[in-house]
Amino acid sequence: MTQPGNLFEVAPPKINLFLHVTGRREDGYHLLESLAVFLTHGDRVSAQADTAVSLAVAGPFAAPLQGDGSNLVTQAAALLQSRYPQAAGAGARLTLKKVLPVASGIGGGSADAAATLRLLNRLWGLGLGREALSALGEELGADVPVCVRGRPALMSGIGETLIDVPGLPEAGILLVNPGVEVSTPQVFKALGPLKGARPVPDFSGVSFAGLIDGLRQCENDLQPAAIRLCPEIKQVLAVLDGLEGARLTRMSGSGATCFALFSSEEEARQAAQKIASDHPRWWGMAGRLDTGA
Ligand SMILES: C[C@@](CO)(OP(=O)(O)O)[C@H](O)COP(=O)(O)OP(=O)(O)OC[C@H]1O[C@@H](n2ccc(N)nc2=O)[C@H](O)[C@@H]1O
Ligand SMILES: Nc1ncnc2c1ncn2[C@@H]1O[C@H](COP(=O)(O)OP(=O)(O)O)[C@@H](O)[C@H]1O
Repeated sequence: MTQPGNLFEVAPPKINLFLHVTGRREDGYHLLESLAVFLTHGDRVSAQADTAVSLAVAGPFAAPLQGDGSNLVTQAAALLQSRYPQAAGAGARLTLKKVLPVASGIGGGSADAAATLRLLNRLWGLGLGREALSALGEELGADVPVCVRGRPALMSGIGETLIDVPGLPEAGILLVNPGVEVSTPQVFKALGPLKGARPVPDFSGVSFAGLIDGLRQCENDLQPAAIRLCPEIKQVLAVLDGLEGARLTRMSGSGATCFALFSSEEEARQAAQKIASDHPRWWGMAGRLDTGA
């Protein structure tokens, strides 16, 4: 039986397989259309009941977050306590194992916030469903709702409107980041004229070949602006394009992490080994697409 001290949630990276910027709201937020998917592994948030909320950050990317009182994990805990003061426990001793690079277009912070909402919902026995947690997540960031659900979804609005995309095929994914943080607001600021809404294929139930063909009809509108701010992205994309078995390469979110899609996890892992030996300063992670099945 799981003891309360052992409670944890995985916070997998979010990958935007395409991202179209379709408009701009009056408050400056941009309207998007994006297919978001997840890997099966990533950061990890664990919790033990305690008399106050505390957070310890460990792992290879803990350093950029040390001493930062505004960690999205503690923000998520504070939000739950403020909304459910009677039901929420007095506190929790939280641990974040940070393996995903920070400010890198794969929503690591959003994934951590989402994992914390799911985790404390269990630890404190709040009994909230995914929709309620997702609505709370909106208050923490545009990407948090999709991370709360953690399964393939077509995102629209600024990320709050989510439609499940069931039946995606098995696929291997390699993520590569050149080790440069890219600020999401800066990328949106650097966008040129908006391309607007475009027809998007139906990805439900497609084969792997169908997924690749469909994605080729789409793009990441943030990629040119991110490359202007971080030219290393272009080099990463060129290297990914040259990998054996890479069927589609693109930047995720606002960058700088780029991905390559493979027909199997094994091919993605072999490609990751090549990147690790050719570009030891780059960060890489290989895995398989979580189809949500
Ligand atoms: C671009 C995306 C695509 O999935 O991913 P990342 O690159 O962050 O992974 C997301 O929309 C990022 O979501 P998130 O990182 O939660 O953004 P927020 O914290 O809510 O917003 C940070 C800032 O980015 C800009 N922003 C964000 C989202 C959006 N739809 N339009 C925007 O213009 C705004 O300037 C906002 O103040
Ligand atoms: N747990 C966290 N993990 C990552 N970033 C965090 C976290 N908490 C707060 N942040 C802040 O959120 C910002 C966005 O981080 P992140 O979610 O990693 O970006 P992106 O969505 O571009 O991958 C960072 O600048 C960082 O300072």
